[in-house]
Amino acid sequence: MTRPTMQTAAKPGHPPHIDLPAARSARGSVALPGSKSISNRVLLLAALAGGATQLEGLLDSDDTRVMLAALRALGVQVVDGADDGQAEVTGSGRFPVRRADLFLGNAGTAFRPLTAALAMMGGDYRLSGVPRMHERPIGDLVDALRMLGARIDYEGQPGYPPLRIGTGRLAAGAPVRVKGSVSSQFLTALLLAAPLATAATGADFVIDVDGDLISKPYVDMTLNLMARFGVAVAREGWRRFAVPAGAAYRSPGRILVEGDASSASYFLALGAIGGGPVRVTGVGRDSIQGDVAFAQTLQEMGARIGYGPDWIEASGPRVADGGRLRAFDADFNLIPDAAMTAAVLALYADGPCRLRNIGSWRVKETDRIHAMQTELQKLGADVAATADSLVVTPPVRWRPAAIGTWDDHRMAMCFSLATFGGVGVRILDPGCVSKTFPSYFDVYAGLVQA
Ligand SMILES: O=C(O)C1=C[C@@H](OP(=O)(O)O)[C@@H](O)[C@H](O)C1
Ligand SMILES: C=C(OP(=O)(O)O)C(=O)O
Repeated sequence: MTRPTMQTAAKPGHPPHIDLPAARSARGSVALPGSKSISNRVLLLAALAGGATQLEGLLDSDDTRVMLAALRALGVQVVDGADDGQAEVTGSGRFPVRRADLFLGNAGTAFRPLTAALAMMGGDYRLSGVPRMHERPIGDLVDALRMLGARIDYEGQPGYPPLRIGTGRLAAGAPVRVKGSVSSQFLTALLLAAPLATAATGADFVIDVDGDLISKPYVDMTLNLMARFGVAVAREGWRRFAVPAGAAYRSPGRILVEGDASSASYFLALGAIGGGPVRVTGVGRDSIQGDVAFAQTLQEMGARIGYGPDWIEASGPRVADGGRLRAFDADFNLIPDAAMTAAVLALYADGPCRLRNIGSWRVKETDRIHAMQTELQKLGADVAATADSLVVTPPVRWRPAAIGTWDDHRMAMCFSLATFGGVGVRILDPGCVSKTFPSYFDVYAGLVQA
């Protein structure tokens, strides 16, 4: 089992903390940065597709930078566009460079899919990340790839990065089985790399999911984007996925990356507790991101939500003036990232709130159940945790607090919402937001009034 990452020193070049004053209201509009999950998927898909793909609206953050650097190191031609978020990626179906040492930070969306793609392609590769990445499990994916005939060795602790990948003998045979109870990214990784498996074996590539699958909307996103690159996956519910022999990615020409729905959750939450309206643009009713469902969670808590094709807007009670959100007891398995936002909003509820089925929190950027419990308690909340749930009872008396962020961007972002309880909040190591949203605190400051 992994250990919680302790509070780390501030990121070099970033302040050790940021002091957020007590807030009373929030309103305004935010153009969202690109979706991390879509950006890293389309970068890889474009690199594996024949032809040039114009990508627009890409996220620029730690997670996408490590993906871009890895693709360049693998010989993929990437030309940055004149405007922010633009790139042209020219793929050839395979990576031209067959030997590389790749550093992938703490980006699950880079590490897991690249492991599958490189293991299926063969070569001589080393994949590593930050210390926490080496505590995040990858054994279920490695087991599945070994079943296919791939050669992967653990450099340190079995089941965890760093990995060494060699050239295996991929063979058609029984379906590859993968567990999906620890992370859906293992199934996503196999799916994204599937055309490489069919090219190596000449046969259909069939994946069976062994047991429960978490975070399902991310798999739907994977299938949706694969289809835009010309590969249709046949499926039997959530149990079996099949990619036909001969499947190959084709560039769709141009892809526009949606705004990040997980990042949207913080601003919609601000609208819900600070009067609002707060509008996010870049994501809307037709999004392929599961985290847009967080807007419904807000509605159930008593917020008013409006949607357009590419915007969402939230307004609600001013909790600083005594308004309250409705307490909730909900299963958050489908939206594990936005669920952290709900955990902090529980501070403003009219009773105890329960978040169920969030066991995956334990193996993300930090042990998020432990970190969330520790930091919510500092503000005066009573918090009970189990292996896969949290019960948050709002504070009777709020206490000013210095919030540890555990090198977890979402801890930093969601605790900025704790400023409506009448006390100021200090966020330690705010620079950790660079994983997905480097300018987060500037955008926050533009929406919130004291
Ligand atoms: O596939 C993806 O893009 C992601 C899947 C989720 O992870 P798990 O499947 O590990 O829950 C999510 O938490 C992560 O931020 C992004
Ligand atoms: C879990 C997350 O990231 P990763 O893609 O590294 O799994 C996250 O962004 O909340």
